[in-house]
Amino acid sequence: MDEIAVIKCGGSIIDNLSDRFFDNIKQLQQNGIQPIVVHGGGPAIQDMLGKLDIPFSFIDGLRTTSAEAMDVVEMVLAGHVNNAITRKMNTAGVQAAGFSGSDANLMTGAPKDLPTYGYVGDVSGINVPFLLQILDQGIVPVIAPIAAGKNGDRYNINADSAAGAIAQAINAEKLIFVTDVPGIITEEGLLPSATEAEIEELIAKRVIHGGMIPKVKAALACLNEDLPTVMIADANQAINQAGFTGTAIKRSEEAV
Ligand SMILES: Nc1ncnc2c1ncn2[C@@H]1O[C@H](COP(=O)(O)OP(=O)(O)O)[C@@H](O)[C@H]1O
Ligand SMILES: CC(=O)N[C@@H](CCC(=O)OP(=O)(O)O)C(=O)O
Repeated sequence: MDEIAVIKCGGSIIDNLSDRFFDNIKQLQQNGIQPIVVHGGGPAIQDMLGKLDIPFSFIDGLRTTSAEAMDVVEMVLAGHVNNAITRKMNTAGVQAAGFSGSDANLMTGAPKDLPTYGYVGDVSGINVPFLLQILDQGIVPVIAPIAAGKNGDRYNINADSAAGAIAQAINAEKLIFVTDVPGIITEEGLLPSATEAEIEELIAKRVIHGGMIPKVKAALACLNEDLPTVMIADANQAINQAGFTGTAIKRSEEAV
């Protein structure tokens, strides 16, 4: 079976994706790797909530999501952003199909802590057979991070966590968070790799802050024997045979 690469495309870069991003997807396919794209859309959600005057706050990098805000999150992610990326991929010559994570119970979830976060969810399951059927047809699934809950509820899932859960469930060989920076940057420049201990220290020193925190936490949470490294990388770089360049997150120095 072909290798699978989950690529999480951050909301920070969605409006500025260059031809390189789409060429990279094609390059992976030519290298015998089946891509799955999971996207964010934080800035677009922010804009729309602002326009509609719907309040929210962030707790530990997660957007508190009232029932009213959840309607907007779903509309923006599964409607606007998902359609836009999927269309751009097809225009660029990559056969892609967009899904809300709640379609076909592709991603199921449960509330993280309803009184504190509202409709923010944790992923509880992934419909792997459905995803494999899409991949078997040579189609790139493009997934919005909305999870189906019980009784028709739906949950807002942080896109980094959604990508990690999908990569783990489908036993992906690669997980790459592509974003608007080339990786984790410190005073010394771009870190080629970072272990859990190094990341904890950088968070404590506030070198890693803001949106980078949920990203590194999601990366650490999904590392295992089958997925020993997760990359954080610039979405618009030109990849080569070795794949994406950026910061490789590992549990420890020994991991490859
Ligand atoms: N040490 C760091 N190195 C690089 N970027 C960092 C760091 N700490 C915080 N950031 C911020 O994290 C941002 C990426 O996170 P975020 O905006 O949530 O991206 P995305 O929408 O792609 O998930 C960067 O644009 C940068 O402002
Ligand atoms: C619970 C939570 O915070 N969900 C995120 C979902 C989108 C996302 O994660 O987008 P980025 O990748 O652009 O950050 C949100 O509401 O912004």
